[in-house]
Amino acid sequence: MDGASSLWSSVNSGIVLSVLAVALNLLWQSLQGLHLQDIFGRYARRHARRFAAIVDPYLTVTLAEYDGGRMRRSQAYKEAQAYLQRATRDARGGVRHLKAEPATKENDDRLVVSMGDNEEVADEFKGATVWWLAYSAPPREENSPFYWGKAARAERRFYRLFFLERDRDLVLGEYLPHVRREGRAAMVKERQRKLFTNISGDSWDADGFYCDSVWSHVLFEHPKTFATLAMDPTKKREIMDDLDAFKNGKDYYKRVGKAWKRGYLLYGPPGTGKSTMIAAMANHLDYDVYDIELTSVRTNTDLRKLFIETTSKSIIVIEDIDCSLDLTGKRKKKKKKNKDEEENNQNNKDGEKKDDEEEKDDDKSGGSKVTLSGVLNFIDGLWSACGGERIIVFTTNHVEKLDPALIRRGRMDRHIEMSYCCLEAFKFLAKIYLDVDAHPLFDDVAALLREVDMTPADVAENLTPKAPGEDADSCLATLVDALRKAKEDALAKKAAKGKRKEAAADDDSDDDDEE
Ligand SMILES: Nc1ncnc2c1ncn2[C@@H]1O[C@H](COP(=O)(O)OP(=O)(O)OP(=O)(O)O)[C@@H](O)[C@H]1O
Ligand SMILES: [Mg+2]
Repeated sequence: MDGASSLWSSVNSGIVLSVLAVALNLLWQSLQGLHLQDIFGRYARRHARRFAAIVDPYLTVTLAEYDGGRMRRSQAYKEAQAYLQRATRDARGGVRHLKAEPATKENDDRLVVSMGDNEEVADEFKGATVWWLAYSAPPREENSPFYWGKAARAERRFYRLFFLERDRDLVLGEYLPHVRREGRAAMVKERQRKLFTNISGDSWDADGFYCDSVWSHVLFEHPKTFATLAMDPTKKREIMDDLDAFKNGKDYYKRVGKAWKRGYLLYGPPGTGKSTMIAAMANHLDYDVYDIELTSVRTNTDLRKLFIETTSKSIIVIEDIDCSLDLTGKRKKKKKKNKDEEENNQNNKDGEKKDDEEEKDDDKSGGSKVTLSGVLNFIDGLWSACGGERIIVFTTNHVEKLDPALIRRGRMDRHIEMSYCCLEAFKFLAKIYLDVDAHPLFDDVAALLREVDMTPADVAENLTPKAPGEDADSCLATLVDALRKAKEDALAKKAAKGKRKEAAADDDSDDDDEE
């Protein structure tokens, strides 16, 4: 009898539990359909979820701001944060305690809101509902083995994602990648571009945490765009199309099996706009700029390290490559040395002299031991393919001095000559600087520009009003004067050169007579 009653009661309690489970499940489904958060507010929603979890347990995924005790902020955390900023903004009645921080962009008065601690926000994805909880843990104890660096001493922040077990595949397989993608896109939209340099600075990252990076940076705020860069319009269009093709060429580069990078060589006299062109490129592509001071790089290994620490969507610049290092000389010397060695190493004295010269060379390059082969490897060695989407730009005033291997197609894919100001470029600058399309002095300027070379930098300087009363007339007159003076100087120089040549020829004939 006892056994029968206990069996009866266990059957009974089983039925009761099953009915309760079904009821709760039904209740949960209907509450979801009723947009609960609008009706009962966030408390009811949170408790309903917990209640429902009894019959349909939920799983969690936690994202820590600093995972694995590393010094760097976790990329996944940053992406989730950017994604949730939008979800938080859109969640009406969901989140009650928001955190507000100034937007990272300069001159942006908006506040970026994110979830406060212990706040939850719900999100929908392909018919499934998930919840994100923000929470933080106190800083590590001072005697903890992880208590090192500013990051470890700060409050530790986390996001925890809750989802129903039945949505496991959807969340892990599709939703989380979706969050990362969207978060990344939001970050790119909000990001401030940076100008990096390898000349040692402080070692604190953008968030104020210590990092052992080889780069230091400032915000990139150069205002130059292609719209204000004076050059032949066809050439300019070609360059812009080339850059666009590169930026959108991920699939193309993959298909043809090439690393997603492109090299530009900008050459021309000083003041013709090479550095300005780099700024216009960065603004056009919305890329960061890494400016490498090659003489501060001690070895080829350091150069590789610099490269590995650049991010994609960036322009890596080496200005005045011919002055940075005596790359050409080293290569020639090496060739010569090999030849000498082949000749049975006969003359030891010569060898000593060569070593002395090389040492002198090292002194010239500030003790840097970066070699041509190091730079070639940096441009298109195996390492150069890591990460992708990088543009490498070299500038030089003396293209003829560079080693052909350095600038061959494939390394420097596009050679762009920046030259003296032509009529088209002058008209363009006059429009930008003075807002004039035509002027009686234009003919004089055109005639003079055909006779003398003046850089866009000098033309721009002459067209810049220097005092309150100056206008287009006076600025153009100043430019005409400057061009005339340049013409006179050029003529005087030519005459002096002619005289020197004549004198030299006379000397030669006197010598011949004497002989
Ligand atoms: N093509 C151009 N269009 C508009 N402005 C220009 C142009 N070229 C030069 N300038 C102006 O001249 C100044 C100097 O130019 P920039 O520094 O780009 O010359 P550069 O070719 O890099 O010279 P260097 O070889 O000495 O480094 C810039 O401030 C820029 O405003
Ligand atoms: Mg320059």
